[in-house]
Order: sequence, then structure tokens, then C-alpha cells
Amino acid sequence: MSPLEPFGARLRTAMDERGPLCVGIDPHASLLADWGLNDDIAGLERFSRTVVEALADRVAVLKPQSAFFERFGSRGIAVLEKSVEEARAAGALVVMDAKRGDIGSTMAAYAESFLRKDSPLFSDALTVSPYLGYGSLAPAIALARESGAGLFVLALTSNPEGGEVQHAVRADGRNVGATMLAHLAAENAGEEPLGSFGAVVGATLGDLSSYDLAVNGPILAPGIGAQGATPADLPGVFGTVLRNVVPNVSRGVLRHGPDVGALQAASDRFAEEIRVAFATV
Ligand SMILES: O=c1ccn([C@@H]2O[C@H](COP(=O)(O)O)[C@@H](O)[C@H]2O)c(=O)[nH]1
Repeated sequence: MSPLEPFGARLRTAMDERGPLCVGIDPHASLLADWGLNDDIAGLERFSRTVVEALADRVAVLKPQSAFFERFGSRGIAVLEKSVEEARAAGALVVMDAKRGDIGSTMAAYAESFLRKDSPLFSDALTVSPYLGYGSLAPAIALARESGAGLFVLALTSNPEGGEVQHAVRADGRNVGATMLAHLAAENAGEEPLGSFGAVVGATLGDLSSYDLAVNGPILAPGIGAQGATPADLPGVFGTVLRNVVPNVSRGVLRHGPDVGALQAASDRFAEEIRVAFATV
């Protein structure tokens, strides 16, 4: 199977063509109910198919949240596989939000699941947790390079609890989040137009000027909409690396379903607000 062009290059093209917005596919039980769907496999399938049909040919990135599919066991995973396949076929890049992380030998198996080209769950990129040590991600980095896929490494997450780990100061005086960013900068050194190894940095975090966000890779920025951040916050949070930011909105768009036109309109509104915010820098 021929390798894909590296994820960073494919993402840069998609962002240039479609704008940087990433919409989540997060089938919360409450959203299924709001959409008039049952909290069962048929409801999950209808929800996911509707989001893909509405958005996969207009946004750069779709980000299924694996947890909401895993909740339904093997049949939920089957829906996830189909959603990934259909979203990619319609032209969206798929970031699988599964936040995997384990000792290296187990990490290798997670990587096989999501980053091997012929895996049923192959995704353009995977979210991973580096909190067993950045080095534990090595098998995923190696397979992503081989397949033309990417990773998004949790660096500074959008939730208020993240600080107790990510702001912890190491013996060398640098905090843990900053250390992850430094690892990513090394990983992406020399890559053009964009490295394939991104960071997750919450849009909710306010002033991050004490961090070096210039990792030469994409920055996935969740937290817009339901968690309180807005597109207008992005320039203040991300400053000079704004061009590499992939803003994520999940519930803020999904709450407008199940009407396809309403989902598209909501996504377009966020995309336009993001365009305007990015143009200020
Ligand atoms: O730091 C993080 C990392 C991941 N997420 C995920 O993004 C979406 C956000 O959903 P909203 O409905 O827009 O709040 C969700 O899947 C999270 O698991 C995050 O929020 N923060």
C-alpha cells in the first residue's frame, strides 16, 4: 500500500482550501435525545452519518470522539469505522480523538489500530497522551511517519484540572506542558510546509505567552463553544502561531442538528468567525 503524503502537508492544503475549522463528532446521549434519536446503535449511526453527510465535504477536519462510540461496544466501533471511511471518502481529514497512551510495547498496538494504513480504523491523525513519558510514544511516531499519518499530543489541555499535571515544574525549571511542546518542536524540525506531530492546546487557556508554541506542527485547539472559548479569543491565546491552529468545535455545532442545513449553517458561522479572527493578526 503506497504511503500517503505526510499528514502535516495534507493538513496545510486542507486548511488553505477549506479553512482550519475542525468539527467534532461527539454523539453525547443528551445530543441523541435532542435530535429525537434513541440512545442505541441506530441512534448512534443516524447521528454520525448525518454529521458526515452535512460537513465532510466542507470542513478541513472531522474529529470523532471515540469514547462515544466505544460506549456501544463492538457495534459502536463498527459505526466508528464506517464514519471514518465515509468522512475520508468525502474529503475530510479525520483526527481520531482516542487519547491513547501506554508503555511503548502496548503503544505499538494502539498505533497499529489507528495508524496502520490497512487498519479498519485508520485515521489521518490520532490524539495521544504523553503522560507515560514522551518516549513511550515512539512506536506511534514511527508508524505515523511510515503511513503518512500524524499525532496530536496532549500538551496543555482545555480542562481546568489539567494544570495539576501540565503546569508541574520539573527539576530543570521547565513545566511539563512546555516540555511536551519542546519534544514536538524537535520532532517537526525542518519539516515543510508543516510537521505532522501536533500539540493539543486548549482555546480556553488565556495568555500563553510564557510558552513556546512554535512547534512547526499543527495545534489542535478544543474548548470553543460549549467550554466557553470563542473564535475571537484565538489570536490572544495563540499569537504568532495562529496560522497553524486547528480550532475545534463539537457541541457548539452539533446542538444545531439534526437538520443538515442547520448543521452546515452553524459550522459556516464558526468558520467565518474564525476567518475574521485570524485576519486580525
Ligand atoms: O484538551 C482537550 C482535549 C480534547 N478535548 C475534546 O474535544 C472535544 C470538545 O468538545 P466540545 O463539545 O466542543 O466541548 C471533546 O471531544 C473533548 O473530549 C477537549 O475538549 N479538550
